[in-house]
Amino acid sequence: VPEALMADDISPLRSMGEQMEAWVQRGEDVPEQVLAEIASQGPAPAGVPEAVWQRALQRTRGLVAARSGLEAEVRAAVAALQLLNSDGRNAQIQADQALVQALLQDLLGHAEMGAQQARSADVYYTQACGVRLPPADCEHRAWWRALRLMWLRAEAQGALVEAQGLTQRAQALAARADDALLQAWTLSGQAVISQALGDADAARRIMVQADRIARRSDSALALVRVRYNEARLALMQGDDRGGLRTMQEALALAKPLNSPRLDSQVLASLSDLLRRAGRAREALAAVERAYPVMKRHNELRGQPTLLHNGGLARLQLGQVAQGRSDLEDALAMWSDTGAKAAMESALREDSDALAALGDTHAALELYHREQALRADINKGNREAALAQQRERYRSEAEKRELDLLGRENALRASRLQTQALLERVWLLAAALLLLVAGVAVLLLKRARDANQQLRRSEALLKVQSERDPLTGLANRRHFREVLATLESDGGFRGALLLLDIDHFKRVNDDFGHQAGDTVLIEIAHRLGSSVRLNDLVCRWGGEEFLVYAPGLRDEGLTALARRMLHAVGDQPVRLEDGRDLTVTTSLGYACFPLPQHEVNLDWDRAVNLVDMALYTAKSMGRDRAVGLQATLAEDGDALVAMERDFEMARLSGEVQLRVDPRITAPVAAAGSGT
Ligand SMILES: Nc1nc2c(ncn2[C@@H]2O[C@H](COP(=O)(O)OP(=O)(O)OP(=O)(O)O)[C@@H](O)[C@H]2O)c(=O)[nH]1
Repeated sequence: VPEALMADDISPLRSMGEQMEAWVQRGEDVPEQVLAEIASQGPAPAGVPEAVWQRALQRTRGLVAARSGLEAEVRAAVAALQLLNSDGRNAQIQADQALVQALLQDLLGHAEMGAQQARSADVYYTQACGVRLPPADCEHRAWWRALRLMWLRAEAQGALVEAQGLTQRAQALAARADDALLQAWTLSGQAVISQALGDADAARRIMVQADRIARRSDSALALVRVRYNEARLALMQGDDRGGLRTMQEALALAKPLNSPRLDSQVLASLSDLLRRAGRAREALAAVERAYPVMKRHNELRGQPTLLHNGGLARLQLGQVAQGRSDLEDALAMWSDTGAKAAMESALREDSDALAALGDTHAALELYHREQALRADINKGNREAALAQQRERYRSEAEKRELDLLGRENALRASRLQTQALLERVWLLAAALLLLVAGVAVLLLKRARDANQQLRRSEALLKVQSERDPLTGLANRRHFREVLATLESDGGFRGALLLLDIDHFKRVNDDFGHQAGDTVLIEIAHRLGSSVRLNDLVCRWGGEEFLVYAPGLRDEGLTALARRMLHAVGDQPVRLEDGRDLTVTTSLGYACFPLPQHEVNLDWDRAVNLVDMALYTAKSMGRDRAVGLQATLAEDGDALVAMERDFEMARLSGEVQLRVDPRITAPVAAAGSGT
């Protein structure tokens, strides 16, 4: 819709609409003349877009031609509209085409085909013009005509609720367009439908409203339409006389309009009312006035009704042959157009009329035709119902199948969803498990590392606590521990050798503390190499070493003592600065329990005794071993006394010693006695 058409100034479009409507109305009576006028039109008047103008012209041309059954002209108009619809997507043009064809089919008596076309026009108009606010170039009258065809068809088929709904839509459309004629026309039609639905109050109320609108408008046509429907309403309410009177009023109101076509429509109804009222002559006159008009305009829908009314009137007037012929013609026409319902009721009336004339044979024949037709209609209805049912069943089955399919799909989807969810849960669980396992492994590794570290520290601590850091020998503490475990109830057993490096202080003094350390380390190494595997060498003090040699006694023990003297003294110690330094050691030793009385001693007393022997070795000139061979002491106290004055004990012979100086020359003889 061009924007300009939405603006305020829509008066050129309005007047164009009115001009088109005037042509449609005049076309009812003089179609050729109007068609010629339309064909001679030039370009669009000011304010109207050319496309809108051309479309309106072709639509009007189509409507006029359709209303007079000018099929070739209708086809030409439809084709012209098609040309205007260049992209094939203009819904208004498609609607116009459908409407033109709907009107033609309706006129030719093909009511259902006409209604179908009207329905399709309605769909297109809805699409093009919207439901709430039609654009200014939307021709409401065209849309309204489609709705009217639809409601008339629904009404004829007894679908009254549907018909009512359609009149309501048509009424809303007319009201929105502020079109008094169409409002009055629609409302009066709606009143008739309300009456048919059994709502007499509503029918009256609506008819009053229609009448008011028609009176207020300056449209004579509106008054005719309302009066016409008022007459129908009166008849339905059983007021035949009122109906007849009102229909005559309608005819009178139509007179100044000077439209034979409009007159013919009123006359068709009037002829029926007059005949029923027994006024056959007037009825026939009405038919004779209306019939040529309908014939000229190819109104195949109205003609048989008129012929039928006329025929019955003639029978009443005694013009039997002509009457019969008219009735036959009407039946043939209905038969041609397939208007079975109209034909059925006509056959009944015709049969009754002939029976009244005494022609029972003909009456019976018509009766049989009516029966056959009714059977045919019923059969058709049954088939239609069956088809409808089948269609419903099919669509329901389809729906069920679709439903099932949908459910199956939903089930499958939810199953897939569940599966995916499960997979995710499993994955998560696995990831969690892996994480936990990883953490556990990490923790375990850490614990193991910590444990190892601890064990290493422990081992180091143990070593540190057991070893002398300088020499790597067992320290005094460890030695004590070992000897304490060996001590049995019978006292300490085994050999002890105590060594003290001679004049060690001088080493430190003359060569430095570092040299002293080197000497200590080297001596420790030499002592360790001199003993047996299961002997224990310990750094007892600064330059003192204590050796425990289990199970060694007599000569074996003396040999060890001497080996040690040589190990220390025979080879000089090489200092870090390359100088060689000769050191010697003194040594005291003994094997416990001491002979002869073998008095039980604990181990530190044993060490004290060995220390005495060492002291003796020092005092005798150093670089020698002094062994405690035997003692006369009989008990512990005697031993304590001996310890207290060892020198005395030695000299008195209470203790026997063996002295072995280190022999620097090749060993010739062992020991030198006491
Ligand atoms: N370099 C060094 N010297 C030490 C160590 N422990 C003790 N000493 C020293 O050893 C010396 C021991 O001297 P003393 O007890 O007088 O005895 P000595 O000089 O060996 O004389 P005698 O034993 O009588 O032959 C002291 O000077 C201590 O300082 C040590 O680990 N390293």
